[in-house]
Amino acid sequence: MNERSQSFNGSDKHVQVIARPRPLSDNEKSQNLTSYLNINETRREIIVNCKTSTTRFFNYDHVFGFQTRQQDVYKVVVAPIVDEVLKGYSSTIFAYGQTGSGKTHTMLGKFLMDKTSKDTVSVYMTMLESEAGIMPRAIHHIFQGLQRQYVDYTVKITYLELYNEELTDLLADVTNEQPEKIKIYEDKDKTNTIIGATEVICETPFDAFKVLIKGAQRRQTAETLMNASSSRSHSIFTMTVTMKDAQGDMRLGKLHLVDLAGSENISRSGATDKRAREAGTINQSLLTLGRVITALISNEKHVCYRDSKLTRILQDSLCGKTITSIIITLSPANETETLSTLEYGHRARSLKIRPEINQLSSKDVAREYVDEIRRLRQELDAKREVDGIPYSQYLALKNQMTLVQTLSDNNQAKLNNNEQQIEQYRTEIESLRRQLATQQQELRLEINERKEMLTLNRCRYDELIQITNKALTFREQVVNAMQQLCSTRSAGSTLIDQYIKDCQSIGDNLQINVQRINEDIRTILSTCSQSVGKVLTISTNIGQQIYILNEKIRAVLSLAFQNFHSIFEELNNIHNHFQTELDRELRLLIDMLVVEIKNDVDKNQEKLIQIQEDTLIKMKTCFQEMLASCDLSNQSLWLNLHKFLTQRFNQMSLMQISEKSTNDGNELLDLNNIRTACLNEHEQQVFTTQNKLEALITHLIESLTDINKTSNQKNTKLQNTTLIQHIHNICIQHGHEIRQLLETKLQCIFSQVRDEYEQQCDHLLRSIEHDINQMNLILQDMNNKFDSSSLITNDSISLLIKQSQRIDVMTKNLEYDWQMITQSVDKFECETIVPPPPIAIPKTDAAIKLELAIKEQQQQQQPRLMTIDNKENITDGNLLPAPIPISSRTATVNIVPCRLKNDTPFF
Ligand SMILES: Nc1ncnc2c1ncn2[C@@H]1O[C@H](COP(=O)(O)OP(=O)(O)OP(=O)(O)O)[C@@H](O)[C@H]1O
Repeated sequence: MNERSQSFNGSDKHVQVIARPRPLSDNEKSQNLTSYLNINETRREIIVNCKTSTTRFFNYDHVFGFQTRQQDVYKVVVAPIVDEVLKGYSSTIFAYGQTGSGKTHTMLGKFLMDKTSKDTVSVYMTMLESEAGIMPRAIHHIFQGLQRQYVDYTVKITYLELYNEELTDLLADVTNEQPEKIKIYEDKDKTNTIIGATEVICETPFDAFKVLIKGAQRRQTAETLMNASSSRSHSIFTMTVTMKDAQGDMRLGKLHLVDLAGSENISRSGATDKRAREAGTINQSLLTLGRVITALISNEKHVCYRDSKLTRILQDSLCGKTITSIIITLSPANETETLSTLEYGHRARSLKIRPEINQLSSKDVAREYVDEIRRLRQELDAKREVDGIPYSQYLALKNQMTLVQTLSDNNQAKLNNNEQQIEQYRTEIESLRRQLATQQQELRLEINERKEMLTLNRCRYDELIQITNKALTFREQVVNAMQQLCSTRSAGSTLIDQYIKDCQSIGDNLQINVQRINEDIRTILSTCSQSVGKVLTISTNIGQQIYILNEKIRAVLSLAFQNFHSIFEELNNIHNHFQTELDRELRLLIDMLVVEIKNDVDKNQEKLIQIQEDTLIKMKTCFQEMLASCDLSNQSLWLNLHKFLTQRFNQMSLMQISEKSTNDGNELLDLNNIRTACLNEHEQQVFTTQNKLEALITHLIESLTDINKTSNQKNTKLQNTTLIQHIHNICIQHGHEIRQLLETKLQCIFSQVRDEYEQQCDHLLRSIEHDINQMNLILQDMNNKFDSSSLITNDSISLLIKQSQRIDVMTKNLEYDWQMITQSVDKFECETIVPPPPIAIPKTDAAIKLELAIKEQQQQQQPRLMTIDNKENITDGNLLPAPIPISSRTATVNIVPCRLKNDTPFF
């Protein structure tokens, strides 16, 4: 291989040395060991506080802390080196340190040290974010880089173990009973080639990871006193990467990850016999490594690579063409070994390197293939030599193979025949399989059914067991109780006797109480029935009182009618009196006139006789007409009034009065209207009479004037004028008197009727209120009796509730009636027309007579005094209507109509 040299970053470099101390283990902490290392990461310095000597200071390319994470170590130390490998460099990373200092932890990591790891992919997925060491992270990194940077690549992995100067292929087939020994072959140009190592080509990182796990698990480990899983071997994990970029340039990168064995000396490790030899060998290899490093540092001409297989294998890495890094792992509690390691690392740091990129031209590739073929040939030759297989045997084997081939051909025909049979068998087997599947399906169904049945039975069985358990428990409880009862029976018999006696006395008391309560209930029921009777009596009384009220209203109206009748008679008398007076006055006037006229006639005899007769006839006629008209109009007016009142009186029914007192108001309004009409009519008649008189007098005056003209007697004229004035005054005075008299009488009648009605209503209301109060008292009494009794039977309660409901209904009815009466009274009061104040007029004879007549009427119609005796009966000496049957007065108060003698309907 012709390697074209390229300067690594353009300058010489030294071997990178990184220090990584581990924290104190639990074991060390339990021994109260303390760390004698002080780490200054910034200054990349480790200070060793030596117990025996002075404090030592060591500087390295990088110094990690005790708690540095795996990914940080990879990121800082390995990732840049792997990037260089992907560019075509070869690089080697050593882990150097005493046993138990953390070499394997740093190189492989926790997971891969765990030999029970099974699922490669899942471990791979978790390794990058957990305790995975440099190796798995480097695999991942290299494949990522290759996929990103190159169009074509191949990755080959070898994994070797050096144990007792014996190389072991960790990737070899373990089933091979005689595994091939690995040899280091040195070619002409002193290049060391390892022969016999399995080179696994990996296409994916998973393949590479599998390879890593396989190798790691095969590493031989031996236990020492210092570490429970101490490794006594060196392991060399190599990844060879051939890369081809888009331009067709090819490069070769190599990464050696070397986990060295422990660097401790034999005495401290405690190894004996075989182990001692192992330990010594280990130290010899490391010693050679150290010597090689020293020789390289001091540029010695002879470098003893060949003294150990380790240095032979790593010759390329150590001679300076490779990027080399050493991670020294430090145990914080072992001063001597750690100092040795620190010094080792410090020396190695002086080792100069001049890495070169391995770029391959097509010529180089061809050459490499030629070399490869040559190497394979040499390998074959070596095999022939080593295995010593003679060529003759080879030929014999070949003949045997030919024979086997012939036999095989002969058997082929038989095989073809058998194939048909096999096909038939196959068909049969297929149908049998189908049958089997059907039967299996049926069986499965049956099994499922059975299972369900079984489950059901199990449930029932469980239930039965539970019930049985409960029964057993109960039986035990019963037995216990029985036992307790037996034990306490004798002691409790006296108590039981006493108890029975007590019970008997309580029973007697109870019986007495029950009897007493029954009596109470009976008393309450009788009281209730009495109360109900009282309520019904009161209701009857209220009905009777309503009847009495109606009767009184009727009587008042009858009195009013009689009063009106007497007033009308009085008015008739007054009118007759007025008429008589008027007649008398007129006759006197006429007589006077006749006398005077006779005197005149005597003087003018013949001429005046005719005038006198004419005048007299005219006057007579006129007065007769006037009187007739007055009489007629008055008579017709009174007749109308009388007719109206009679009609109203006959039409008036006490039913109407009781239902609505509005009618009363209307009747009184009508009466008032008639009164006004009467007054107006009379006034009109008086006015008409006056007018007619005035016209007559005017006519007389004119006649007399004519007579005067004729007689020329001035004295007679004067007398006539005085006479006329006198007549006029009489007419005015009488008309006025009559009108005032009428007004006064009518006012008296109306006020009397109203007072009477109000008195009757008040009395009735008071009696109804009294009845309601009594009913309330009875109800209260009943409630109290109810409350005092706590043992009322259900039947009694329901009966009493019914009674109470009935009483409630009756009370509501009574309240409703009372409300209606109150409304009627209010309405009557509102609608009653208040008459004007009386006018003080000197009383005439007729007025005095009228007053006397009214007094007589009032005396005849004195209000009846009603009393209520102890049995709630009302007595007033008058005929009462038949009592209202109780059965018909349960919910509402029914009014039974009846008739008086004059057939006027009333209640
Ligand atoms: N940096 C670290 N952080 C935590 N634990 C660590 C660290 N390094 C090592 N250990 C623990 O210390 C113990 C010994 O580590 P490890 O087996 O890697 O030592 P070693 O140097 O490989 O020993 P040997 O040479 O005998 O193989 C292990 O249990 C490991 O988990």
